[in-house]
Amino acid sequence: FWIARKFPLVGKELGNRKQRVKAFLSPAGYDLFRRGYEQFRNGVFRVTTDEGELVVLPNSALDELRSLGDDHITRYEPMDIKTQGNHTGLHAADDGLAFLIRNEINRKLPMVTDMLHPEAVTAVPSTLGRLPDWTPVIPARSLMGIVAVVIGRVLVGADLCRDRVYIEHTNLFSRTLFTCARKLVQLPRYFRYLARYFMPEFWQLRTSRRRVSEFLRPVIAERQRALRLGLDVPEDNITWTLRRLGNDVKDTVDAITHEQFGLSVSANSVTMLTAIACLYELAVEPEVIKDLRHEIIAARARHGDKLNSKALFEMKLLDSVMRESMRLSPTNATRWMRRANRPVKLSDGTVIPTGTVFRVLASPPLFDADIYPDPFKFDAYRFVRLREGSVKDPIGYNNREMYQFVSAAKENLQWGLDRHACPGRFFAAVVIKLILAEVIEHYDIRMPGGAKDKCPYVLRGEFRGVDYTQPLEFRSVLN
Ligand code: HEM
Repeated sequence: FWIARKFPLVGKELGNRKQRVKAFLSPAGYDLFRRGYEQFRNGVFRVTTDEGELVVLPNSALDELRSLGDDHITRYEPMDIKTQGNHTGLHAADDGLAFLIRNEINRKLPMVTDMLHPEAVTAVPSTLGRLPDWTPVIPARSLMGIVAVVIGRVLVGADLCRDRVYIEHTNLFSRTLFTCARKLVQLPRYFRYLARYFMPEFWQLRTSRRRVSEFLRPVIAERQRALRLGLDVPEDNITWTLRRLGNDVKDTVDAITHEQFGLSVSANSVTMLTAIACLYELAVEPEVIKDLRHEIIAARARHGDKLNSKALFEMKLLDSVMRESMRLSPTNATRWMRRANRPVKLSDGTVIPTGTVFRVLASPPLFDADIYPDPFKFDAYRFVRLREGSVKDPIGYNNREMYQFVSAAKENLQWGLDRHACPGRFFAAVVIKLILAEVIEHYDIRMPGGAKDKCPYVLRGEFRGVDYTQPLEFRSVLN
C-alpha cells in the first residue's frame, strides 16, 4: 500500500477503501481501467482491488520495460504468490514444462495436430451426442472433458487420455489449486505452512497427485521396457520425457505427473474458456456458422479428409472469429504482472520503486475505435480483412500476419509479450480450432429459444468475458 500510494488513484470518489473494493467487485470495477486509460493515457495509475492496491502501467511503457531483464523485473515471484507455489508446489518458473512446450510440442506441431485431430473427431460427438432437436447445453460443462481428452492425447497417449480417473483428477487438480491458493493468501504467513495439515484442498491436491501417479506408473514402466528393447513406442510426452530424463522410474513418474498438472493448470481451463467464448458469439450469427462450415469442409477436402496443420492455417475465417471473440472477452483488463526487483525509471521521469508489483493495461486498446472501428461489435471477418489487406492497417505492422490469433504484440497482450509470451499459444490454437471445427461442422448453435440477442458480457473487477454459466442450444446438422 505504501509503495502504491505515490500513484494517482482512479475511483477516489467511490469512497473509503472498503467502498472502493465493493465498487471494484461490481460491473463498475471494470470501468475503472477504461477511465484510467482515458485520464492518464501514457501515465501510471492505481486501482483499489480486493487483493490490495494495483499499480497499472500504460501500454506505451512496454517499449521501455521489454528491454529489462528477469533479474530487474520478475514474472515468477508475483505468479508464485498467485499459485502459492511454496505451499502448493506449482511454480511459475518450471523449466520442465517450458522445455516440454518449446522443444517438444511446438517443434512437432504438425505431428501433434495429426495426433489430436482423431481425438477431437471422437471426443466431440461422444460428449455432445446426436441431438435431433434443439437441446440446451452448458458448453463449459461439456467442453472441459473434451479439452482434457484432446490435450491429454499429447501428454499420456491415446489409450489413457480418455480414462475417467485421469480426466477427473486433472480437472479437479486445477480447480482445487486456485481455491487453495485463494484461501491461503487470506491466512497469516506463518500459518500457511500449517494449512497443509488441516485444509481439505491440500488433501484433494495430494489425492489427485497420488491417483494420477499410480495411474501413470505401470504405463511408464512398460514404456521404459519397450525403449530398452528398441521396440516401437507411441510419440507422446511420456516417451519424450523418458528420452530426456533416462531411466529413474521414481523421478520420471514424479516429473511426468508434475508436468501433467502444470500443463493442465496453465492450459486446460484457459483454452476451454477461449473456445467456448466463440460459441457464445456464434450463437447469434447463423450466417457466419454457415460460412465457417464451408471453410472447414473445403479445407478438409483439400487435405485428404484431414484437418492437418496446413488445413488449419488455411481456415482464416475461423482464426478471425477466435481472435475477435478473444478481443471482446479479454478476461483480464491488465496483463504482464511483474515485480520490480530494482527501481524502474521510465523516460517520462516516473520511478517504480523496488518491491512494486505492477501490471500493464491490456484491454482498453482492444476497444479503441481508432484501431477497431465499432469496437464493441462482434465482426467475424474483421481480422480476415486486416490479414488480406482489404482495409488499412491501423497499427502499421510490417506484416499483416500480426493479425493472426496467435500473434503476440504490444497492442494485443492476450498472450503476453517477448520472452515470456505464452509458449503454449500455438498448441492452444490447434486444440481450439480442431474442437471448434468439429462442433461447427456437426452442430447448429443458437441462443435459448432462438433469441436474437447474445448473452450480456460479465463485468466484474478485472474480468470481462462471456457468462459461462448460461446455456446455449445445440442441434445436430442432419446430412
Ligand atoms: C487460450 C489459451 C491461453 C492463453 C490466453 C494464455 C495466456 C498466457 C499469457 C498471457 C502468458 C504470459 C504471462 C506473462 O507474460 O505474464 C502465458 C504464459 C504461459 N503459458 Fe499460456 N495461455 C494459453 C494457453 C496455454 C497452453 C495451452 C499452454 C501449454 C501448452 C500454456 C503455457 C504457458 C506457459 C508455460 C507460460 C509461461 C511462459 C514463461 O514464463 O516464459 N498456455 N500464457
